[in-house]
Amino acid sequence: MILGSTGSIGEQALDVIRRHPDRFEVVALGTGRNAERLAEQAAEFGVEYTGLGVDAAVQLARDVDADVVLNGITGSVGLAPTIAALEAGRTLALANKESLIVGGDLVKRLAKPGQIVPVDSEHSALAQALRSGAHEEVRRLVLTASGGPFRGRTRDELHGVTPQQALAHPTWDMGRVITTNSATLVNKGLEVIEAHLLFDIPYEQIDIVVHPQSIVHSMVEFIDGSTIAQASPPDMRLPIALGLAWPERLSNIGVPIDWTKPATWEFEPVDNEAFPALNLAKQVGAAKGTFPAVFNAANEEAVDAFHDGKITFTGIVDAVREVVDRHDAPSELTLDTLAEAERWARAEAHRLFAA
Ligand SMILES: NC(=O)C1=CN([C@@H]2O[C@H](COP(=O)(O)OP(=O)(O)OC[C@H]3O[C@@H](n4cnc5c(N)ncnc54)[C@H](OP(=O)(O)O)[C@@H]3O)[C@@H](O)[C@H]2O)C=CC1
Ligand SMILES: CC(=O)[C@@H](O)[C@H](O)COP(=O)(O)O
Ligand SMILES: [Mn+2]
Repeated sequence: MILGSTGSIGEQALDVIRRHPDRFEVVALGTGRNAERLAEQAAEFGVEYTGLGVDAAVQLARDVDADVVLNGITGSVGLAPTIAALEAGRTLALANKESLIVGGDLVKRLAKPGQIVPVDSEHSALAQALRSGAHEEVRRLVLTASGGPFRGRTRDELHGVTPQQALAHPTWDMGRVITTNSATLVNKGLEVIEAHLLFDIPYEQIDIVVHPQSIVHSMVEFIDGSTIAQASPPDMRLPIALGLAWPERLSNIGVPIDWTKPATWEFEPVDNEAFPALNLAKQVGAAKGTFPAVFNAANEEAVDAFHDGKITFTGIVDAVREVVDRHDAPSELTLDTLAEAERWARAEAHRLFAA
């Protein structure tokens, strides 16, 4: 089952399935509003169950018998389908990182060991590298970041950048929200929280390194000083195929690295002054509870406001920080307190944009 089938992840997942018609059967497709493309996909793959909107996604995840649900919806709206898939006992191939980050311990408590298979490229890389050793042998996780289209710029140089420039990702072709998040490094901040939740590694043992080529997708350092890296040219079909077939590897998915050509792979530290999102994300991740949900909700609203010309590029993370700073966390994390915190964060962000 593919949720978010008309998006970047969804279309690439269908391409993986096109290459392995005997391995997969698509039993359901869900998407937001694009009914025309959904109908074309359903016709091509002979899919009986389809639906538009998040309520339909929840119903599909809960009621249609599927071995694997790929959640490729964008944004925290993906939380309810994630919960539905986990409650129904299905394997969840998770591209929608927001649902894990926002749901935090609520989602973790629902998931049985191995029930969530990461699709995000860094976390797929980590899952692959972690096959090399036991949990207690891991010293740290090192996530790679492309650095986005504004790598190397100072904070002052980031003020006037345009939405069009922010959407020109150097290495990946993705949806609008995640591409903007890559430009601010909010994406990498979300991914640190995602790694912590998926692999139970403390924040102090998760590092980020900028790697502009996006060929090394992440690394695990072990206690004996060995580092295992996963490398492949940037193509989401590889982690998507692993997400669908885990732990099996499928043939005819990615093009391997061409070792006959000279190549340079660079690694450099993050400029935390120009890109303050990463440290802010680590703070909200460590604060737990409703803080990651507030961070994400404020960011979703700020990304829209930036694209609507209401705030500047650097205004995105400034707004997120202000909303996070004003958040008065409830004493308990429940679906109700979570929903209320998200509503509050979105309203608070809009108050800031209007000021
Ligand atoms: N693209 C990539 O390479 C990567 C993406 N991810 C993550 O995967 C997720 C999807 O990203 P991406 O594919 O780029 O995003 P896109 O914007 O390309 O696609 C989003 C999909 O979600 C659907 N959708 C949006 N709102 C709803 C809703 N309310 N109910 C049901 N479906 C909805 C859209 O439907 P419609 O088209 O009808 O609006 C579309 O099919 C995100 O969480 C992202 O962070 C992670 C790693 C890499
Ligand atoms: C492909 C993928 O997994 C994205 O999340 C990617 O990592 C974005 O690139 P950045 O490293 O620029 O955030
Ligand atoms: Mn990623």
